[in-house]
Amino acid sequence: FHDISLYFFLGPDQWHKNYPIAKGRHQSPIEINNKEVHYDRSLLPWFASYDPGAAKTILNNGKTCRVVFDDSFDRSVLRGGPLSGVYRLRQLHFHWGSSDDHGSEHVVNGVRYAGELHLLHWNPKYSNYLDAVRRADGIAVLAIFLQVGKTPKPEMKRILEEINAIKTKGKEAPFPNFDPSILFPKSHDYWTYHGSFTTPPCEECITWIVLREPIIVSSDQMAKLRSLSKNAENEPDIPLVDNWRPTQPLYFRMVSASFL
Ligand SMILES: NS(=O)(=O)c1ccc(C(=O)NCc2cc(F)ccc2F)cc1
Ligand SMILES: [Zn+2]
Repeated sequence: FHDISLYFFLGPDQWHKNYPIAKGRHQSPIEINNKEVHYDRSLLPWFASYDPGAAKTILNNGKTCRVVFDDSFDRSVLRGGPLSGVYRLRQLHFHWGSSDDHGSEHVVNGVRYAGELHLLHWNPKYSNYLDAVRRADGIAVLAIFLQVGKTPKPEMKRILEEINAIKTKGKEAPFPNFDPSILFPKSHDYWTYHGSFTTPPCEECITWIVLREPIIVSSDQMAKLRSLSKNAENEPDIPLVDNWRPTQPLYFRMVSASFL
């Protein structure tokens, strides 16, 4: 099938049948273990310069909740860190579990977070997104862990308020004037490594920038994400939960840290 949402139905261990790269040597997500991480003091800080006017719509595509941005020019960009040049913000989306004790894709020293926010950027030195996904330096994803706590980040409210408008697969709503950098944690400390999409086609085109500091969300906010459905409006309800891929082998990759 080319309806990728069926792949979570099939289970990640079946993806390689249609996408052999799913068994590749640079797959994501991974477990980040302190004992295998190398502090790289040459790593630069990363910077996001986002234009709130680039935000367009929020949608439920049956496998996640996604906010889409205008990426027709260098309007909202990520630069610095491990990256050379600017990368254009194209979309952000989430991964979450069926309960607060799991849901993130990356795992840090055995710790699973309740969820993970991915901000996806592509390298405009390639002619378009589809071309960039075929290149090792084509994509950069900024990953931010969602941790359940008592004092949730008020900036998450805007996204979660829209959830009611996109309950079922295929639903989309306007989402104007939104600067996703308001979601960033205080610290910009990060780990970085070369990996892949965590869903089919699992292309190994991503420079991952995983922030060490999680953002705090409430249990109610996580429950809001879990109120989304995988199915379309007139179909039996299937809760959209556990849209995370298990961690993949690191093989001969190095995970670099921007902090000691
Ligand atoms: N979770 S993640 O951040 O790793 C991730 C980000 C984006 C995509 C994606 O764009 N899929 C669709 C897609 C992929 C292609 F490779 C080509 C086209 C296309 F629409 C998949 C996974
Ligand atoms: Zn993702």
